[in-house]
Amino acid sequence: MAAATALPKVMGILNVTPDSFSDGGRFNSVDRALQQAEQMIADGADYLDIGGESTRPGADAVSVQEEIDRVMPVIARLRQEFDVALSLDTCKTAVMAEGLNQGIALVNDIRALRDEGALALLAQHDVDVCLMHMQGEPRTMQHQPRYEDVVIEVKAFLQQRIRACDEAGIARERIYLDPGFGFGKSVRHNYQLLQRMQALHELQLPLLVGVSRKSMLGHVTGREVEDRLPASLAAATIAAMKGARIIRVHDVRETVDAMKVVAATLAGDFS
Ligand SMILES: Nc1nc2[nH]c(S[C@@H](C(=O)O)c3ccccc3)nc2c(=O)[nH]1
Repeated sequence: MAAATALPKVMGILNVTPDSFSDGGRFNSVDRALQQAEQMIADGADYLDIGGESTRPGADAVSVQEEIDRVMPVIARLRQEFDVALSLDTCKTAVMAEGLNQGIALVNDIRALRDEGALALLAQHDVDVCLMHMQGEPRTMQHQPRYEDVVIEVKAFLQQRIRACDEAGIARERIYLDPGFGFGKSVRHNYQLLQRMQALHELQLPLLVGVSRKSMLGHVTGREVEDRLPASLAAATIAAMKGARIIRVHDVRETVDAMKVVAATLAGDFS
């Protein structure tokens, strides 16, 4: 697989959950979400990732209707007012169906299309999909994460989900893979995944990575979530140098600059 020399894409996180862990829920109104969206687009976001259910470890589940009520008004306004590609961060088939009707470009599913009917639904559309690894469920995934070899097991899970997509008739060209930093992993597991991320290239599909402001960064820097920009940029740069194609972040402007340095380095030149 050719080494990535193109500019890694930046996906801006637009949390519309009341308890989103780093925005403190200040964007739980449509207008404020639109303000943040406008800023991220101006800052160079290639995607906006809209999520209506906080996946914070220990978070309570949110009903289908509640999730739809949170995200669809934002998606509708974004589609009316902007031209940016929209990603829907959900693991519920019914929420995906609503989002697909609204013209999202990518389904970002932290459960890798394991919900009943999700594979069949995606087979009826041609949007892209991100398959992410998670061990266990958000409520309990951080209690006791255990692996023989986290990289081998994450790769095996993603391979199994790719096969499920093949069988459902979802073309490989539509698929992104994501190791799922922070989803059923200890700090050590997360850094082993970042260190050996290039092993996932054996699956020959582009990687999407989300490390922005996560606790794995807090553990090594001692910084609180709102003070993890330098660490987030370091992790994004490492992932992009290791071939990640899309980086999911809170801080779009700063990450876009870091990705330009990565692209120039991987190409040994700049445009
Ligand atoms: N594809 C993809 N989607 C994602 N959605 C999220 S939720 C995340 C957060 O940023 O809030 C989070 C994860 C774990 C703990 C707290 C917060 N993380 C990802 C990711 O790593 N990859």
